[in-house]
Amino acid sequence: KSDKTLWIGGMFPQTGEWAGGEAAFPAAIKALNQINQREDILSGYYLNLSAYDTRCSPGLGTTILYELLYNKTFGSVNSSILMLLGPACSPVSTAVGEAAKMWNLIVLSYGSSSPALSNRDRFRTFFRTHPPATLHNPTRIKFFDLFGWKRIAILIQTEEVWQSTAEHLETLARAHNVHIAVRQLFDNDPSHAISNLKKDDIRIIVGLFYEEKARKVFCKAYQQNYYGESYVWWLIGWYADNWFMKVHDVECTTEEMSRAVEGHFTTEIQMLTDATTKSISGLTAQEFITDLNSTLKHLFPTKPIESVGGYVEAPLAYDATWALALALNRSLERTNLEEWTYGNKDMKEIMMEDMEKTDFFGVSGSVKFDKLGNRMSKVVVEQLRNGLYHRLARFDAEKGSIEWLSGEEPDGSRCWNYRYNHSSNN
Ligand SMILES: CC1(C)CO[C@@H](CC(=O)O)CN1
Repeated sequence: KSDKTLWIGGMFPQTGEWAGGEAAFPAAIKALNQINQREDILSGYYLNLSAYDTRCSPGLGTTILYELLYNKTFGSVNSSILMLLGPACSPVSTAVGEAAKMWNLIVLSYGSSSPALSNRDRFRTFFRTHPPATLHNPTRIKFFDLFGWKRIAILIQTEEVWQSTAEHLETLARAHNVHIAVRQLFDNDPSHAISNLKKDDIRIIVGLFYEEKARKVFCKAYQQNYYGESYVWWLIGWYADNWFMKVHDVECTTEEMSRAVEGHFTTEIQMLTDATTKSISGLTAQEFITDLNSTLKHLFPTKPIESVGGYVEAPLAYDATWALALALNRSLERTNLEEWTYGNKDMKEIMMEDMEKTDFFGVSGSVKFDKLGNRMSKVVVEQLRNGLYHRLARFDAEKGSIEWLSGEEPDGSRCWNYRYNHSSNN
């Protein structure tokens, strides 16, 4: 199409703490190509992406932001980017998201989970298709209510994402008369924290820590004999499936670790819908994944697909690109985006309103933002049984409803109900 070009910026980390851009970038490009084929979206325009690798570094991310704002001339109708797709990593979104509002630039992240980014005063123009880590909490509370668990502990690694998630959990717990009896923080060695949980005879623990610390927690729990049928652990569900078998950094054997972790529950945000209906792109979620898999095998021939950075979050990047294009499409009906400059507050307000109107079915499910710019998603609950994770239920935080998966509805018959009932004396 001999169309005029509209530009957006992009940030996709290829290395660093979390190289989520490895799979997210190809997913975003796929969406962009499909969007530019559509006559009914941004007709008369070609949407182009100026993408950079932030290496998951806040400093580099900020430098790239200024590069995009000041130095880049796009040689098109307009040398300003209309919006920013990304960043992925929370620390980069925190730096870039706070600065961007000074240029009235809307930032749409596909990979940031930090609860701090829900602060609308600091991140006025920030949206994300990746829900905050706090989205796990309503699911946890729902289960505590369901099984009459009144006395809970939280074991927290001292990292901002986990501490702010714990604060949110406590607020919710109070509203549901669930008593957070103990909050134990640890930096590197959880031994002391665990002996305190044992001393207080805590039976239900929410563990907020990264995978590497999770191994330390359960090896210490094993050594202190703080594990087994009388304890209910609630962990993060996005660790590697065999995380507790990688004993290179703990003193326990795989057999000891397996016994310590047996029976624990996890919560994880669902990032690819189970639905078989077509998404806004015309592809079903499975068609999208099949196509992405073949692209990633080509791009990373020596890497197993699951270990490509951001593989799980790729649907969020694909849907973020669609959300961005659809919002701009709505704005085109009300204003001439070719005249966009960073000082144009009126135009920014139009684009903000149009972003807030986002409501479509994507490959990651229904895509909508709440008033804080956060995406609402479903949360999947699993339990580890004989070393394998079993999906128990899916929780819809918006409706507050639990959908039990095939035959997992608790009826007091199965062993894991024993675990529930046994611990209900708290
Ligand atoms: C589920 C996870 C792994 C949480 O961290 C996100 C990255 C971040 O918040 O920095 C990516 N998705």
